[in-house]
Amino acid sequence: MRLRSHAHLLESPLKHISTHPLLSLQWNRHPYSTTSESPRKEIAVLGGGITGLACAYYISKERPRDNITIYEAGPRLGGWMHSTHVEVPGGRVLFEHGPRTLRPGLNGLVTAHLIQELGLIPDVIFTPKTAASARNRYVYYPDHLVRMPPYESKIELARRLLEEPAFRGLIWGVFGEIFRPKRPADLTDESLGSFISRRVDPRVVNNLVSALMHGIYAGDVWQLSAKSLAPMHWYLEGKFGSTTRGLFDVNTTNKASGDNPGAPILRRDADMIKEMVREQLEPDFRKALRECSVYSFRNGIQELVEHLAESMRSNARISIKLNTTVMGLKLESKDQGGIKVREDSPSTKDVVVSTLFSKTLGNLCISDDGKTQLPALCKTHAVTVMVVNLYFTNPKLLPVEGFGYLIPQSVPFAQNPERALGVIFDSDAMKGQDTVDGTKITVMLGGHWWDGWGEYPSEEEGINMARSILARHLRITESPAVARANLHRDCIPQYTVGHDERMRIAHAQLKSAFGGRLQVVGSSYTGVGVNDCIRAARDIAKGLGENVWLLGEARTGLDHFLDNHSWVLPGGK
Ligand SMILES: C=Cc1c2[nH]c(c1C)Cc1[nH]c(c(CCC(=O)O)c1C)Cc1[nH]c(c(C)c1CCC(=O)O)Cc1[nH]c(c(C)c1C=C)C2
Repeated sequence: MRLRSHAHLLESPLKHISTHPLLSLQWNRHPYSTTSESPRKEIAVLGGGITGLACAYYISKERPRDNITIYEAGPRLGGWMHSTHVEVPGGRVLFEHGPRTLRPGLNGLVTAHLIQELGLIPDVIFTPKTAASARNRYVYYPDHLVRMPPYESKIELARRLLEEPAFRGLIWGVFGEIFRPKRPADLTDESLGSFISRRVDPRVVNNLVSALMHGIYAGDVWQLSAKSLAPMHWYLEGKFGSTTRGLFDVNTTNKASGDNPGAPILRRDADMIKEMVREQLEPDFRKALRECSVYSFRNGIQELVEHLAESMRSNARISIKLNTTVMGLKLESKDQGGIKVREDSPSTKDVVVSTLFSKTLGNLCISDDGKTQLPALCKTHAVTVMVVNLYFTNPKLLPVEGFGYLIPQSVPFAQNPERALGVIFDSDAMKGQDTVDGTKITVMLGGHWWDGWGEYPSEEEGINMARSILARHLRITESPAVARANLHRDCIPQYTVGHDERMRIAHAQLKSAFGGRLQVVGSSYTGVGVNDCIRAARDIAKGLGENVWLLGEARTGLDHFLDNHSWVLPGGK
């Protein structure tokens, strides 16, 4: 890694401002306004994961004249997006140690454009919607695999809904939703578990929704926030008294005004879509995205990180500091000056964009009395996940072809004493990354089950736990040719009940303590997926490009939590 000298960063940016010829004209109005002649800004991005890299990429596009420094505490970029090639008998296979696939969709639009801009399209591999792994998704309940809808026929649907214990409560729960009473007016948030229990049935929560929450948040459905995780359903209940009635009303109104049917979306999402459609995707790529369930890259998801990093290294205005821990952040003065970044060689920046876990950031911002200036950010909890990758030479080990299965919270302890969250059939889910046949499986352990644990299983223990899960659930008793376990501490922030309100408070605290000099983005705030993080990075860069880092109208990255979610119909009304 080439590291450039950062001696120039130690100078205060005020030094340049004070010698600037336009100073007398501009200073009183917009101390940080940017014209083509204004001094270069110094921008720090904390964290070299996908959000940090995407932030630096988009900020450099918005503000090509400014200097950007990325601070990464570890020795490599990419955070927990990490793919490795492993030698196995007869060839090599790819192990994904974190997220493994990308999904087309709303925030996925931004990722797709990024991939195109980075010239990465030739490396993309797609899993079509018609593939077995896209159609066959399972839940393990209570002691066997249950395939999730859609099914091939209505008869099969009826049979499974009636016979499988996993679906108990679903039919009458869904039909009855329309008749359930509206939530009390003073209820400002509740757990997703409680929301769906109220509106549908608690069995649906325990047997199905909890499994889904394991697959996305590795989290506890009884703690995650309904308002944050199911904002549209929350909104529809509030406005129409029932989600079903709300969707029906919205669609009738839409049809009457000649618009396509569909669900309401957030105004900021509608604006983003309008913006993105102006920037065209290559037609073949767009078509492949439309027809795929998920996609990745020939050499794994890490390719995205590597290409982003490459584009940073070729940009003389961007420096990357690896193995550099930021130990503190301090505003130099309320109305002028910058924000001091304390590390081995401290420097002053005009703006710091933090992509760190919010609690880590809160602990960096300590006032003179020794307390954090951002207490709301310190309240976020994150779960720890162990990812166990296994490769077996036998290509015919799996009892079914599919994506894999998720394990709901209601599975009896005897069936899941290891507290696994789910199992992914990698060799089915993403083809074209290995040079040899075999069966590749990932077992995910821990998440909320490990909350409060002071110690976690060792790698060896994790591998043994994964093997006993596979033996019990799938009757796989063969020894893997290769097994790896990686523990990801605090890797998935949990949007627990009250997240929305905490983010509003955090916005006020950031604004008051840093006046817009410190902005936040990443998985602690607006979505834990790769697509969410890339989209949020683009949003924050657009904010900086719009020249709003003026002290009077300081942005924080959490500004949209204030607008209390304005919704629009698919037609844009
Ligand atoms: C590696 C652990 C992760 C778990 N959840 C996430 C990660 C990175 C984040 C996540 N996973 C999914 C979504 C939904 C939206 C999306 O981007 O697809 C999010 C935000 C869905 C998902 N869950 C699993 C997979 C393979 C996918 C597709 C996306 C991806 O490749 O990450 C499986 C899975 N993830 C977790 C568990 C416990 C699990 C179990 C089988 C936790």
